[in-house]
Amino acid sequence: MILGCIADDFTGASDAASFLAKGGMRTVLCNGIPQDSFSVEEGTEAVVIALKTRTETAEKAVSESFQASQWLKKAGAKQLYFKYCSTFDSTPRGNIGAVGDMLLEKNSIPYTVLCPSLPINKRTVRDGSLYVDQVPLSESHMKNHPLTPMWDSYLPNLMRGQSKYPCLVLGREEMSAPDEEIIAKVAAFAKENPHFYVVPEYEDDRDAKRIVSLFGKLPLLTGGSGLMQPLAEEYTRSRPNQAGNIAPSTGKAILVAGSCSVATQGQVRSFLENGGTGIVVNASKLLSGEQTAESLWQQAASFDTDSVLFYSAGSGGKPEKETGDNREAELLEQTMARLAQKAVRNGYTRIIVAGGETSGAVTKALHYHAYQIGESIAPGVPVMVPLEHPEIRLVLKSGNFGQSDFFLRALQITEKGANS
Ligand SMILES: Nc1ncnc2c1ncn2[C@@H]1O[C@H](COP(=O)(O)OP(=O)(O)O)[C@@H](O)[C@H]1O
Ligand SMILES: O=C(O)[C@@H](O)C(=O)COP(=O)(O)O
Repeated sequence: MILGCIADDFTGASDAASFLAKGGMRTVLCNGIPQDSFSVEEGTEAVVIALKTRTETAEKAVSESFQASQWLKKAGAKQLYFKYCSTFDSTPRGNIGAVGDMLLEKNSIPYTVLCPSLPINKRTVRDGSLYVDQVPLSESHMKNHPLTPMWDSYLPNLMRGQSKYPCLVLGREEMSAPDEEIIAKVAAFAKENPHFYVVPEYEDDRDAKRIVSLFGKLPLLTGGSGLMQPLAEEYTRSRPNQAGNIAPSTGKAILVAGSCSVATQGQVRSFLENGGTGIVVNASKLLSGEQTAESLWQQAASFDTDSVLFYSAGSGGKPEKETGDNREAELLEQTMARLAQKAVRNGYTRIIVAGGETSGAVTKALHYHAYQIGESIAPGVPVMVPLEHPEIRLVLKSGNFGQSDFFLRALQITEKGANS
């Protein structure tokens, strides 16, 4: 294995894995830190470990990320990548800074980069500040995030309370200098600081290539998934693409949307408008017992169709509430997870999920441990095959990712392959 990646949530991990596979690396995604009995199949070049540490306490995130890094190194990883969200989801107390510091210290690495950008999904870094579709992070939808509302857009400010170490911002002008000048600047900073983070300008794919050529050999990189493909391409340049091809599956499909994100709302609407079969899962009806996973499943069984979408009342149009009551959110997650379980037990082979937390609940319920990564349906959203269940195709979409016809594409690609 060449690259070991620690991701702080599940959709983030599948996002990272999709770009590594796109860059030609044979990639496996593991659901949590693998058991000692799990051995990495020969030929695997990258392993991504999906943790659920984004909103844990900093102590827990640090401890789990440390164990994951130890596992990856023991399994042969020569380079580590800490993957967090392209919107830098964290709180003033962590966990990005806390985990980054630990990885630098424990591995005696002086510095790494901080690169949340994912230009293809409109997340960019200019002069040390993070933008979402050209809007500063703290003025974007992330300012109201229920768990990690983003209070600033300037990365050194965001890191201040979370990390013990300073940031060195390399803006457009600095990054346009010759390599030797940039390296000298970083070396001078290193003289003053035992550990630090370099924050390079990163607005497009050309910037990504430049960052990889300057910093791609560091033993630790951190960021969103933007750097993954050019990094993988560095490794795979001189040999054929090793990312495995995934055979299509003709089995029935269940689609589950527990996300209230704007992109998911549009995707649900588009699916229904184009004749897809949808069933609304209503949080208050679940609470009152008027709806249950069983009653919803029976409702689906009454339709003569090969694919059915279950969507929360919040994802088919305007969200009932911006964030939702915790009990309602949890009940919705559990119901969606049970529906996915029922589908698999009834012979469905394609499971398509929208929403990070919802994906976490579904994968937990399905008990799959590791996945082979295939082609992408949208940037950052691959088709995955559980190693223990090669007949299953699983797709997990981060709430705000994907085109408006995402669900139709996901059905088409899982059934007929990427070139259909
Ligand atoms: N109508 C609703 N009322 C309350 N909670 C909801 C509603 N719709 C969805 N939720 C919950 O909101 C959360 C959405 O989070 P997630 O699945 O991570 O999506 P995203 O990736 O868009 O943030 C889930 O916990 C889900 O159960
Ligand atoms: O980097 C990203 O934007 C994604 O990979 C990611 O982390 C998404 O998280 P959720 O919004 O919780 O799905």
